[in-house]
Amino acid sequence: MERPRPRRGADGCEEPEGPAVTTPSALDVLRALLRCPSVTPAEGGALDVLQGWLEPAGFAVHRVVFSDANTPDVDNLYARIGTGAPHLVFAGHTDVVPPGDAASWTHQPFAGEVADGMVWGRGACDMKGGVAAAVAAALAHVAERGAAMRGSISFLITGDEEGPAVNGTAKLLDWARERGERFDACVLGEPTNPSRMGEMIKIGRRGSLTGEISVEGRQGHVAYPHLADNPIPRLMRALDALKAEPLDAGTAHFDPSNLEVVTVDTGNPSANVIPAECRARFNVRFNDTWTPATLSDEIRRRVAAAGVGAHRLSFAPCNALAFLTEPGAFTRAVAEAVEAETGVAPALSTTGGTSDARFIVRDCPVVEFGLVGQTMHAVDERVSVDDVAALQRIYGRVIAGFLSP
Ligand SMILES: N[C@@H](CCC[C@H](NC(=O)CCC(=O)O)C(=O)O)C(=O)O
Ligand SMILES: [Zn+2]
Ligand SMILES: [Zn+2]
Repeated sequence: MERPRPRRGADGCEEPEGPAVTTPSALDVLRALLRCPSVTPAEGGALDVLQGWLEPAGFAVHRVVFSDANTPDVDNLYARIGTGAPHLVFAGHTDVVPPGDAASWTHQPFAGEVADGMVWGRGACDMKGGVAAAVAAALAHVAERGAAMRGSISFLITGDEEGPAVNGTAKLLDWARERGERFDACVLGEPTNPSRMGEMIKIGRRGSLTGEISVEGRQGHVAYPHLADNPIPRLMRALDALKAEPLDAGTAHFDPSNLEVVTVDTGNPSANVIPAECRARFNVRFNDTWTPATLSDEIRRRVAAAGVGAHRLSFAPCNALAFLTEPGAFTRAVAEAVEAETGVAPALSTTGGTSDARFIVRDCPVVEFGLVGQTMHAVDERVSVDDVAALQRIYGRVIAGFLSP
């Protein structure tokens, strides 16, 4: 369902029709975004802010709300300027994780304050900063080229990345495809740099599979263990078997796959009762030597070989497969833009968590590059004001290079 929105200024307030807005800096856009409390799945005014900048500059802006069973409705934004190729799309999310205890923050999490050379607020690095830099770079490019602009620039912005990722980028891409939109390359501005700008570009991500194993025993009195059957040692054997051998040795672009046990639980409140059941949950971050099906088969095989007796093994639906954008002209172009601005040749990496790039890669090559992610999801999330400006310049170079003849 698409719904029209009023014209809004950078602060999200309704604006009268008037002369074209001036080109904002990435910092202007970022501060306006940070003032929007867009904790997933709330839009919080963040997409209105983007619309308020993009529409007056000539972008055709669409707001699309997606729904699904058992998940909240989510507002998404698609904006495009130009009708021809090449078509460069910037993707990202304006939703953020909750701030936690606001009283623990040095500056309020939704105030967008600038202090000590940093801009502070929830989402500053993950990833309102990346979105703001892309919007500012695109607006500057459009203003500079005017009618002579070649190709198209688009924005695919969701409010459902930190949440279940059901009513966000994946559906927005389906919607765009149905409208005949075709993308040639995508830049996603997640915070990819571990400690300083220029260190790392992401050209892929590992997949993520979550499973649960439950081993059955027989409940009884701890003082009469011969009358019971404790499932805990058998579950431990199963978990040992899962970790005993590496899943693989990694590949040219991926680290070895890794399984981590994240919970072990009996739900037993008593110290003198042997529990009837013991459960564990695990998550595997897997490389492109596996699919969810081959990986779950291997896990079943390992558990069966451990001889743990009666058990149940199940896997959550998996929408995060490993993917890779092969290094080539586009990854090189982004790396060169990064190096030109930062003086650092970025590593091409597939480390870290999952991202929405996994959906976009079905349509076009995707490269992720954004700010320094050291404080993402943390109290006092912040980014350097200089880094935000540098990111705008890097994106400006990418746009100019990609859209030039
Ligand atoms: N929408 C996700 C939610 C979990 C995604 C999460 N990704 C990150 O933390 C990214 C961090 C990074 O950039 O490395 C994860 O990997 O669990 C979902 O669909 O589940
Ligand atoms: Zn993010
Ligand atoms: Zn995040």
